[in-house]
Amino acid sequence: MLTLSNVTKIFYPYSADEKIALSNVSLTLKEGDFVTVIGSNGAGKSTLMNVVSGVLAQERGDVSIDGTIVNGMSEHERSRWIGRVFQDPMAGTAPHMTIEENLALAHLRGASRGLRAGVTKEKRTMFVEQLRSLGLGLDSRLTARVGLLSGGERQALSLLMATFTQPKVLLLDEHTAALDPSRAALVTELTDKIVNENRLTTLMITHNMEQAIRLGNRLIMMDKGKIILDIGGEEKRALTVESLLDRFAAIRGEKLADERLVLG
Ligand SMILES: Nc1ncnc2c1ncn2[C@@H]1O[C@H](COP(=O)(O)OP(=O)(O)OP(=O)(O)O)[C@@H](O)[C@H]1O
Repeated sequence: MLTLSNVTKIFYPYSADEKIALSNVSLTLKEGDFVTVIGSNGAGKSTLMNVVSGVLAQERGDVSIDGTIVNGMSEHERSRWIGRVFQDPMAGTAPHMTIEENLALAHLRGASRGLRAGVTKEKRTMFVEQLRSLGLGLDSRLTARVGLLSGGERQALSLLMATFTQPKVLLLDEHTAALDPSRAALVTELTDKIVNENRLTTLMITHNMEQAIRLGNRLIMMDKGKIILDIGGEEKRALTVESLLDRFAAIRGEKLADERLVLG
């Protein structure tokens, strides 16, 4: 479970450049909630993830994971509970290390101190099994350097590395945006499968409105540092891109010239 209570994040406070990136945001994700996050450029989506993961410290409010307030914890300390996949396929993996070495490192997350990232026979068997579930043939390339993989393969591997220790919270930051359409579709399907099979509590930022509507059990829309829409259940299943745009326009009190305003 993830809870944000009255979280405010201000860049350059008390200066002429002051920017309120998150304004008194409250949000609770129940265990297994899969929440897609949309909103125009600068709405505060990445800041929300950075505050949850500990990359940024908020000025006010609390972030808690499974009831523990994590405000004072570093990004590193939180990483045992949080899995994250970034837009850049280069960001989540170590290119000069092999697939199995990357997996061994990821496997350490959440483990007790003192354990080593070596690849034992037992671990290798587990890695092969996990890689096979991706259906990309990576299970027969354990000793290949990750830098040689395609962007889609690296994102699939990043996703596996972020999730196979069963994080309490999974953060997906436009993780399919840099891929070509067919690879993006593949990683999207893998995401859906992994998140649902493991009932992972997930926040996923996307600029693709159809993806935001189709995936997950809940959708939030952000604008100017606030959550302006929070739709779940039956209401979400009935959503269309048009109805979502209409609701955005109604809240903002303006007619949208085209959906790029929301899509960025
Ligand atoms: N490190 C920073 N320093 C100063 N201002 C920042 C910083 N990071 C974000 N901001 C500002 O905070 C606001 C929210 O930015 P954020 O990146 O969270 O938006 P976003 O919704 O993720 O946008 P996008 O869809 O363009 O990625 C923006 O006005 C942005 O310029």
